Amino acid sequence: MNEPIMSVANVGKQFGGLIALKGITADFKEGQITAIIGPNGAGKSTFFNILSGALKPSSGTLKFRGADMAGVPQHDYVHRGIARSYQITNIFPNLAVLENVRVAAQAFRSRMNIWTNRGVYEDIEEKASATLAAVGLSGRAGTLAKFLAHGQQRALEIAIALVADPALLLLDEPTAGMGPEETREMVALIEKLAADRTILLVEHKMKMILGLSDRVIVLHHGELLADGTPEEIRANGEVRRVYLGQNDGYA
Ligand SMILES: Nc1ncnc2c1ncn2[C@@H]1O[C@H](COP(=O)(O)OP(=O)(O)OP(=O)(O)O)[C@@H](O)[C@H]1O
Repeated sequence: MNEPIMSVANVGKQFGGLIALKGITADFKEGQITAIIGPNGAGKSTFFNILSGALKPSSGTLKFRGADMAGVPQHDYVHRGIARSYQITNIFPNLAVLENVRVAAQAFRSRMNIWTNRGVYEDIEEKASATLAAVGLSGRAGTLAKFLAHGQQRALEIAIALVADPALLLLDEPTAGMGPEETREMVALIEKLAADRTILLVEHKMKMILGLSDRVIVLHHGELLADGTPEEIRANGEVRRVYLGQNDGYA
């Protein structure tokens, strides 16, 4: 359980003259919830995009289950077991909730196998229903996605990522724009999903992160400022200094 599922070594990213990430080295342990946090502009999104294959690093290496990902195109990440959710809504608003998941399941399956038959379609239906149940949306299966509450839309996006049965699920600010109640529900969902897979998330809400995560990585000015358990991060004076004055409930 404690082998790294993903590891980065000396990862850097430059955008023209701007250094967004500098020499990040970290291992992500199988079965853990790891949060990436840091103040605005710290490099969180850049790091997340590198981990999910959306960006290639300018330097350093990214390995998934020991395999170097340098030459792997992003669309192959999902077939290797890495799926991500998006901060920007990725759902079809005028399709029913179940249809959204079914389309995603079908797209995933048809890329895996061009030969489709009735049995496969039944599998897809079952997969879509089971995935919806996993995120607690079975009761809204027939509702058009646009009529879901914000928190339920975010859960639907996670369902879309889950149809690939990823071993590693990357969540981009899963509680963005949520109030306390929706945040609590999303935290409960993440904890439930973490029973079967490794989760890595980017977040802003420090207090929530310290309660949810097994491990926290703090970025600051593109560098790794701290990497440890929530207790270690809470006790870290440098992290406190960086967050001082930010009214996000760090306590
Ligand atoms: N595509 C890009 N082109 C040029 N500069 C970029 C690009 N993406 C990010 N940057 C810069 O890289 C730095 C890190 O940005 P990044 O978005 O990774 O930080 P962040 O920690 O996610 O910030 P936020 O919390 O505000 O989303 C910033 O200075 C940003 O302006």
